[in-house]
Amino acid sequence: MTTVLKLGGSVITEKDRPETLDGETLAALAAAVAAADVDDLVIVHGGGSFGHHHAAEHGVSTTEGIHDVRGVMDVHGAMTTLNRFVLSRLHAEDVPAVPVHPFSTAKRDADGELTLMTEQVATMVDEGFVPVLHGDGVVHAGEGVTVLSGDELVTELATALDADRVGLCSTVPGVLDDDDAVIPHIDDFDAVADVLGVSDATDVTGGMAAKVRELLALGSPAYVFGPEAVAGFLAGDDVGTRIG
Ligand SMILES: Nc1ncnc2c1ncn2[C@@H]1O[C@H](COP(=O)(O)OP(=O)(O)OP(=O)(O)O)[C@@H](O)[C@H]1O
Ligand SMILES: C=C(C)CCOP(=O)(O)O
Repeated sequence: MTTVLKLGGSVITEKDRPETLDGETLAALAAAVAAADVDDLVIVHGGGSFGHHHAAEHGVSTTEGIHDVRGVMDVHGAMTTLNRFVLSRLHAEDVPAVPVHPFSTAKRDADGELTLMTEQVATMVDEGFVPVLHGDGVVHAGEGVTVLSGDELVTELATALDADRVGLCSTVPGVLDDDDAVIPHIDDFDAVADVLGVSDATDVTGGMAAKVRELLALGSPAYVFGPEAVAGFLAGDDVGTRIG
């Protein structure tokens, strides 16, 4: 049984303060992962105040690229720094986490179509490791480098690894309706499009609307939930909002 879990950047960082970790929440999430009885786990984390801040500063998005290597390294460097923090908190809980940097293992063609190497991720899992990928820059034909979101990585990995469970842990307890109540199930984008917004913080990859769109395209159910529900998700419970 393969599980893909994304730790939202807005959960593990202070999203409105550049390059600031939310160490307490990250440590709690690492403890929940360590305590879970999950065979095959792949973790992806988002950018939060590490990636999005630099991406916005350099004017790079998922479709608008840059060739300036300093900008590329600002975005990629901030994300590898955040990845180090995530790995070290997981190691502190004895989770056998290993890094995978998508900048070196992915590309987009001129139509924006993503190709991501996943065979090494599958082998890491087979050998008992927990690969930890992250939102990153990605080389993009005709654009230089664009942004690759953790949400897009989640859907690519879930498909390639034939994942049984997919979860996105964000700051919210699920996708919320107009009255801020959790919507238990979404299977149609248009039915909820009016309540889906962008992120409250600096975010170049589209906030909740982009997440729901990505997850609906997956073809198998996925969950959006808050940090308090990670243990329940890993235990196989129906948590937050089920999408698809
Ligand atoms: N209908 C909605 N329900 C829930 N959250 C919503 C809704 N509309 C907009 N949002 C916003 O979407 C945010 C989640 O998206 P965001 O991209 O910030 O999350 P993340 O994946 O945790 O972070 P990152 O993109 O840095 O990895 C919420 O914090 C909230 O501000
Ligand atoms: C901004 C960068 C580099 C990563 C974006 O990943 P996300 O936070 O999962 O959308």
